Amino acid sequence: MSCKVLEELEEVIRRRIEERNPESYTYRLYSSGIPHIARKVGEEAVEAAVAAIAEGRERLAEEAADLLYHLLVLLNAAGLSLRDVCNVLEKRRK
Ligand SMILES: N=c1c2ncn([C@@H]3O[C@H](COP(=O)(O)OP(=O)(O)OP(=O)(O)O)[C@@H](O)[C@H]3O)c2ncn1[C@@H]1O[C@H](COP(=O)(O)O)[C@@H](O)[C@H]1O
Repeated sequence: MSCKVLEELEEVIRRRIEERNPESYTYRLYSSGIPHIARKVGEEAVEAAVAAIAEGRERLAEEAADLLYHLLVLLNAAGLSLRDVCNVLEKRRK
């Protein structure tokens, strides 16, 4: 499985965190710690679920993008990468 834009986004996230630029939302989110980032992921997941039920496909795509971005920041903060997730998915493949 490969998704170029996700891999590129993961790289941008990694760079923003390395740069420690306080103007970067990514760096500020990362600095807030895993419990806060995890809460944001939960909120974005709920927003995506609500969009799926009541707001239409376009809103769902936007909320899913927010969710994926926040999930990538959470993975980074936890010392994991998209590759680790892909490895799990590959092992599960039937
Ligand atoms: N893909 C995203 C992305 N998706 C969502 N968001 C931000 O996530 C936030 C979510 O909005 P919310 O209303 O839930 O939260 P908020 O009130 O703004 O912020 P909180 O204080 O609640 O955390 C918004 O500020 C969005 O701008 C993102 N911010 C950054 N990126 C990517 O990350 C890259 C680096 O961004 P910077 O770190 O800002 O340079 C960018 O080039 C983009 O590619």
